[in-house]
Amino acid sequence: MKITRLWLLNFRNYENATLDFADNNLIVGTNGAGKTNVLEAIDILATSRSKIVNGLNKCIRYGQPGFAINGRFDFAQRPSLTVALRQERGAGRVIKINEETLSRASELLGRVNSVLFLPSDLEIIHGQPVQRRKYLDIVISQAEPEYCRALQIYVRALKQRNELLKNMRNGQSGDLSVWDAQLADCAAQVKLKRQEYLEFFARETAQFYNAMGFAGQLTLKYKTKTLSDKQKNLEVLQSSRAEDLRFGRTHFGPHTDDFEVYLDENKAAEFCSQGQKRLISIAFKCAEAKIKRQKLDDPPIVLIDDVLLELDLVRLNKIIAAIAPRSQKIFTVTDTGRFAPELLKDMRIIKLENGRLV
Ligand SMILES: Nc1ncnc2c1ncn2[C@@H]1O[C@H](COP(=O)(O)OP(=O)(O)OP(=O)(O)O)[C@@H](O)[C@H]1O
Repeated sequence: MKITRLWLLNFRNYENATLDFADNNLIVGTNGAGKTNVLEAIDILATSRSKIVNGLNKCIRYGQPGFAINGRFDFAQRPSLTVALRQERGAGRVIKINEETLSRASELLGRVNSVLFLPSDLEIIHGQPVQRRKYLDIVISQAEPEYCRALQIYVRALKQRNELLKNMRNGQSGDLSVWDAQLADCAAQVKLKRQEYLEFFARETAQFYNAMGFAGQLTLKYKTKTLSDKQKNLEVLQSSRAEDLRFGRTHFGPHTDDFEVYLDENKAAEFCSQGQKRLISIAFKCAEAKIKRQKLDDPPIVLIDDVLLELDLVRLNKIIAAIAPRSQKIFTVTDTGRFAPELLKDMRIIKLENGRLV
C-alpha cells in the first residue's frame, strides 16, 4: 500500500498543509522544520497513537483546540482508503475510515500498514521492559488485531484485580475468582503470541544484522513466567494470592514479561556500543517490516527518520533493498548531500520550512 496524500490541520507545527507522495520520497528541511512530524502523523493514522509522545493532545498545534490528520491510501489490488483522525484537546479521538466513524480505535489496526524507523528505536535494546512490551504488543496488534482484543481484556481485568486487592488489603471483602479466570485465559493467549513473534524476531533480526555486513550471532531471550496453559496460570494466580494481597497488586502474568537481546552471548544493552545498538534496532525494524509484509499481505509503507543515514551508502542500499523491495519509502534528511545521485534519481523531493512546503 502507499500513501498518496496527507493533509494536516493544526498538527504540531503545521497550520494547514497538504503533501503528495510518490513511491520514493525524500523530505528535506533544516532541524525543526517539521520532517519527523510528517512521519509521526502517517504512523498515527496506522496505530491511532504517537510513538513520540504519550497522548495525542501533545500533538495539537500550540494555542489550538484540536488537530486533524487525513490520509489517502492506495492499494495495488483493492479500492483506496481514506483515514481521518481528529483530536480535540481534552476529548477523545474520532477516527473515520472512508467517512465512517469507528466505534473503537482498535478497529483501525491492520488497515494502514507502515513501519516507522526513529532514532528512539534504540530503546528496544536498552529501554525499560515496559517499552519493549509496548513495541512488541503494537507490532503483534497491527499484524493480528485479535491479539489487541485479548490484551485489552487482560489489561482491564488486571486493573480490576489490582483495585480489588487494594480494597481487600484495607479490610474490605471481595472475590478474586472472576478476575483470576479472565487473567489466566488472556495471559495464555498473550504469552503464546509473544512467544511466536519473538521466535520470528530472533530468526529475522539475526539474519538482517548479518546481511547488513556485520559479524556476530544475535539472539533473543523471552523472559516470562507466564504459562501457555490457562489452567496452570489459574493455579499460579490462586497460589500467589497471599503475596498479591500483601502488596495490593498482581505479581504474575504477561504484564511482567520482557525480552533481552544478546550479541554473541553478551547482553546487548550492557555490552554493545551505541552504533551496534543502533544497527540491532534497525534489524528489529527490518524484521517488523517483514512480519507486516507477510501477515498483511501487502508491502508496508516504510518511514525512515534520519536514522539509517549514519550508515555508509553501500550498507544503506543493502538495507533499503532488504527492508522492502516493493514498499513505498519516505525518508527525512536535513540535506540531500548524503544521498548518492543514483538514489536521488527516482525520489520525489519534498522541501519543508517551519511547517510549510517550499
Ligand atoms: N504541539 C506543537 N505545536 C506547535 N509546534 C510544535 C508542536 N510540537 C512540536 N512542534 C514544533 O515542531 C518542530 C519539530 O518538528 P520535527 O521534530 O518534525 O522537526 P524535524 O524537521 O524532524 O527536525 P530534526 O531534523 O531536528 O529532527 C519544532 O520546531 C517544534 O517546536
